[in-house]
Amino acid sequence: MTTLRLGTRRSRLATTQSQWVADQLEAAGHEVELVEITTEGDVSAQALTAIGGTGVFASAIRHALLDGRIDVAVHSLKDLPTAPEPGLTIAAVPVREDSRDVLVARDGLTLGELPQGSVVGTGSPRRAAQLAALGLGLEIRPIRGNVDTRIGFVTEGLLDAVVLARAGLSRLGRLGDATEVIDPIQVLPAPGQGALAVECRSDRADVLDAVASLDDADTRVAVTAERALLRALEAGCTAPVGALAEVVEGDDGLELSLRAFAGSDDGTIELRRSLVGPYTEPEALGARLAQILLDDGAADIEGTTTTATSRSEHVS
Ligand SMILES: NCc1[nH]cc(CCC(=O)O)c1CC(=O)O
Repeated sequence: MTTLRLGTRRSRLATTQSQWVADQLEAAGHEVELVEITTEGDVSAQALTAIGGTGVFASAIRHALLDGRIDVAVHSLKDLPTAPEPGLTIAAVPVREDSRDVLVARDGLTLGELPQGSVVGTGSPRRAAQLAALGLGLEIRPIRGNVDTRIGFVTEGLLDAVVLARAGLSRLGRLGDATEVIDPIQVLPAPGQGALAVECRSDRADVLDAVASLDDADTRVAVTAERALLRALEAGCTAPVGALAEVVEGDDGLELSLRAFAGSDDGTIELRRSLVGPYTEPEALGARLAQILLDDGAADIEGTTTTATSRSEHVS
C-alpha cells in the first residue's frame, strides 16, 4: 500500500506515542508520514472537565480519520471514550506500558512521608477520590496542563506533589522525576492506562491489515475488561472509577483478574471490588464487576459530572 498518514496531536506525549507506533509500522515494512492535528483541548486554557473531558482530544483526530485526511491515529486508550465510534475501529492495542500511577514529590518524598496538609495536584477525580480515601490528610488541588507542566508545579515549589501516569513519564524520558510508584492497592489506575489504541476506519481493510501485527492479545483482553466495566458504570453512576485487569495463571489455563474502585470525590465513600473470570470473556467480567459495584452503592455516589453531552468522557 501507499504511505500511511498517521495523525497526531502536537503535545510531546502524543508525538512520542505516535512516533513509537510509526517506528513499529516502519519496522514492519510500511512507509509512514506524521500529520499534526490541533484539537480544542490543546488550545483551551479552561479546565478539561468544563470543555467536555478528555474526549475533546479524541474527537478532532477521529474527524480526520472519518474525513480521510489521515489513515491511522494513535490515542492513549484511557483518553478514548468507551462508546464505539461508528465507522471506526481499534485496529491494534500494542503491548502495554506499566499501568500504575506515580508520585512526583518535593525532596524525594513518598505518599507515606508527605506531612499532613501537603498539597497534591491532580486534575483527575479518580486520583483525587483515592488520594482522599487514603486518610493521610492531603489537600487535593485541581490542576491541568501537560506532563512537563505538571512536574514543573513541584520543581518550582508551587505544589508538594503531583500524581501522574508512570507510562507518560516513561515515554517522555522523565521517570527519574518519580519519587514513588504508587501501589494499585492504594490508587488503581484509569481503565486503559498505559495502553495505546491504534484506530482506523473500519472499511480500510488495507490499513487494518498493516496495523494488525502491533496488537498484543493480553493487553487487548485486559483493557477490554477494564473498559467494559467503565462503560457499564457510566450508564449508572458518575463516580470516579479506577480499574486494573491482569492476566493470571489459573488451574485450567489463563484467567483474567479484575480489580475496581468507585468512590466519592472527597474520599468518604470508597468501594473496592474484584473478580476473576475466563480470559476469553473480558466483556462479561467487566460488566459483572460493574454490576456488583452498582448494587453495592456506586449508583448512589455523587461523582464529578462533566457536561450533559460528555457523560462518557472522563478526565482520568
Ligand atoms: N490524562 C492525560 C494522559 N493521558 C495519557 C497519559 C499518560 C499515558 C497513559 O496513561 O497511557 C496522561 C498523563 C497522565 O495521566 O499522567
